[in-house]
Amino acid sequence: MAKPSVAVAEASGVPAQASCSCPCPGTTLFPYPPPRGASGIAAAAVRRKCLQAEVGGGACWGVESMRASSPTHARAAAALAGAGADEEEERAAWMARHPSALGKFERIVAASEGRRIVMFLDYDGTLSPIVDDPDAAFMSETMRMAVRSVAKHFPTAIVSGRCRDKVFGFVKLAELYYAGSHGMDIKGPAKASSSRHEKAKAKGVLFQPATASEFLPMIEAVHERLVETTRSIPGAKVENNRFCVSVHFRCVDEKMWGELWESVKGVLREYPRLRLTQGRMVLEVRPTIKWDKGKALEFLLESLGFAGCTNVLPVYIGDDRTDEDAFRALRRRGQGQGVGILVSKHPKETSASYSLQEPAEVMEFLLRLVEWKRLSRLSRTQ
Ligand SMILES: O=P(O)(O)OC[C@H]1O[C@H](O[C@H]2O[C@H](CO)[C@@H](O)[C@H](O)[C@H]2O)[C@H](O)[C@@H](O)[C@@H]1O
Repeated sequence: MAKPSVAVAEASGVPAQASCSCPCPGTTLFPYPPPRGASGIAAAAVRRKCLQAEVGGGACWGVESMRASSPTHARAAAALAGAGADEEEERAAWMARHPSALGKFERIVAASEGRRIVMFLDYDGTLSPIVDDPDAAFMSETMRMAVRSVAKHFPTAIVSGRCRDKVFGFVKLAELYYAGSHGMDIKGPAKASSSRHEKAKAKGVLFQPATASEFLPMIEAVHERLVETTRSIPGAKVENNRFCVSVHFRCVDEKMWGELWESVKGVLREYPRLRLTQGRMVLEVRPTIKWDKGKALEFLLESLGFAGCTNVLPVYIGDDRTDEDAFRALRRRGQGQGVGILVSKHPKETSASYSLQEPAEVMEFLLRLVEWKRLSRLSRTQ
């Protein structure tokens, strides 16, 4: 596979130290819980955009955006406010806009007629259930078998916020592409090789957009600083993901979220080359380079020889905010040129076209794809 030439620009977002230049209303926070219905989702979108434009805005999004990353918190608060019936309606409207990928399976495979499907899979919350301990997010053996079967028919990549080695340690399938650290560390499938030279080549990394010599020592240092400063906050967990660092607050008492946010922001002030984004109950520190899961998807398609091609149908399945970059990349390809599937039980602002509720449905979708492929091959040979 040829290594495509990819120019990596600096992210346009403000560094952690600058003041907020995003479209948020400064310290006038959106009400919490967020307004319901379409306007609520829209407000959440602005908030997310603001957050992704970095943490610059002082108290801007801090704790509130941390709450918004927890559907359970938002739902509990909405239930207290008596929003039950509204919620049903909202869910029905959302499902109409993002129908189940299982329900629309025939439509999805029909769109792949004459094209090569390339499969992109997020890990946490997509292949494995979300659990309190990030080190215990194991995928089931049946899920592993489903992914293995899919990869026999279609080029398949795992695109994760985790460090590449760690996500490989969970998935354990050498035949896949792996894009770790939110796509900043990409490696192709291991090839069987005999000589030492060949073995070294087979281990070769495809692409690392963030200069390793610059960012790896910086990430090491910031990881240490974050471990130190969050030590006094019970339940906080800092995870080194090689080109980025995750600060988990799933097990931190909500009363301490403000303190955690301030600690992280305080550390980041010393690192203008790093920025902060957010996932599911996790703050993510990463280089300011303009690279994300969407760019990783584009890079992998190009690497597979599909640059500018319409004879390919990328399918991306993910559950988190960081997967939205990939869904947007699919949308940019044009109508019908990609399939984005969000894994979520709750209505969420998303650029995905379809939805699945949980990893069990992801597995069902993968197995149906395999079966469809098997049957279509069979019918061609008859
Ligand atoms: O891109 P992904 O593969 O989805 O990785 C995103 C983050 O996933 C992990 O955290 C999430 O899953 C944990 C285990 O279920 C959960 O405890 C945590 O609250 C979630 O945010 C991973 O630990 C992070 O490093 C990844 O960035």
